[in-house]
Amino acid sequence: MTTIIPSPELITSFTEIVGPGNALTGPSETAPYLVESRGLYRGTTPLVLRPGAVAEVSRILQLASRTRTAIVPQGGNTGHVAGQIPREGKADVVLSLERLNRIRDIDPVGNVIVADAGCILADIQKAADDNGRLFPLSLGSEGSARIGGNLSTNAGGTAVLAYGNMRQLCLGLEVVLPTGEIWDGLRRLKKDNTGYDLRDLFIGAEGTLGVITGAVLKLFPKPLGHQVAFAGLKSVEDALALFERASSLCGPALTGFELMPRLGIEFTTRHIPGVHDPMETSHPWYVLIDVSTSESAESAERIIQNLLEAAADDGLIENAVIATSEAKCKALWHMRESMSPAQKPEGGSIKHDVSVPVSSIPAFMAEADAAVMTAIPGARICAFGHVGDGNIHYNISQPVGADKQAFLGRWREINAIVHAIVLKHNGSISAEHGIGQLKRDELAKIRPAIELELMQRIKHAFDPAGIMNPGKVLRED
Ligand SMILES: O=C(O)CC[C@@H](O)C(=O)O
Ligand SMILES: [Zn+2]
Repeated sequence: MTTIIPSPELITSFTEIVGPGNALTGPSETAPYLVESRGLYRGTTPLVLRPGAVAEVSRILQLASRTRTAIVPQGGNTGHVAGQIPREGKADVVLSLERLNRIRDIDPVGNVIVADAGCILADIQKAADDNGRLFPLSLGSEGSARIGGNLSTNAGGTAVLAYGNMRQLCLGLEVVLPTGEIWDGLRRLKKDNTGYDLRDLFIGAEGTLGVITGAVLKLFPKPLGHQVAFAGLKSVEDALALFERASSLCGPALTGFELMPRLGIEFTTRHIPGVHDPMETSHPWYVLIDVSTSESAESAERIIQNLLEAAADDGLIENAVIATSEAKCKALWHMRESMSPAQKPEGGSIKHDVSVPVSSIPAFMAEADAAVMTAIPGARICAFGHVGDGNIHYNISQPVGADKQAFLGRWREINAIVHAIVLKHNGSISAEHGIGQLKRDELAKIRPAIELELMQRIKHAFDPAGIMNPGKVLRED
């Protein structure tokens, strides 16, 4: 699609839909919508629209498709791959969902919550909790991420092991199509085999097929027992052996199993206020084990005790602590969730969000470490993450004293090295953050031609004018 700069008349027409207070044009007003947290992408826009009703989204898209105006949907702007950022040097209009933030209904019998796409994830969690239920999606940015973005990227996070990712947590969607038509797919059914699953096409599509405006999300019983342990280990192999043990001994009670390296503990304790190393001893690797049960608080305690005793007997752990209160559980999780922000003060960090089959993690890590250290001697590898899902954030901090920009300039080169090893192990180059702009060209290289062709045909069927988030996920034709 060619870029059309909206004329003053067109900007006026868009403005009339949302009202002048919700059509932002000045550089200082639009600036927060144009950069992402990693600072890798900076977009341009003539206009940010903040509709307050689904009907307004519909009118915006009608006008956009008539005038061939590119639209970039944006939620909390917490995405890691710049899918939510308008293209640089183009005139994409940003459509912020932030004012569509109403919880429409909670049904504790049917175990669902129906909400606008602009609801903040933490508000959904709180609403569920207030009604004696759990909404399990949990991520570091949950205080600002919005569920439309979580759906559009099929967000994962720390509870996927037990509850699945956003795709598994969604029963129905409401979507405004590029034509402005509203698809009401807000079904609450666990069973519905009536034709193609349109919902699953929009989840993970990163706003390239339409704008998600509402969703039916699944709720779960609130666990009665909850316990967190933190164990120090000598190797990634032992972490995997411990995971196998934990899966058998804890069964469905195992709700989190996260890996952290010693370097990550050093970064968090150095830079994140209030984070302390819970152990006096130091270990090459750590795992955080989260157990939740529908029985008593003691049952979670017992399960985790049994696991740690069995693991110690087998020599799988060097040391371990069990949280003595819910506040201590939160503190351990806070340390884990601070891994990413704690890397920032250490200079540049080249990131990878990869997955491999769980049993291949040790081999992948060993090969990637060797290749990265050859390419960048002195690199500080801080690989952590959702090891139980096979998802590692294989992040690399710059060597001490290195030039940040020169280091970051090697981003693509290092990605190519690490991703080649991921692919050799039949893994994925984007486990939970999506493709956006960052991995678009790489996707085009790694997916078979037939898959890319099918994706292009789907895109064309939904959005023949190419106005929906162009240049994201797929190359523009
Ligand atoms: O910054 C990262 O690489 C990962 C962020 C996030 O997905 C996490 O698991 O902490
Ligand atoms: Zn993650």
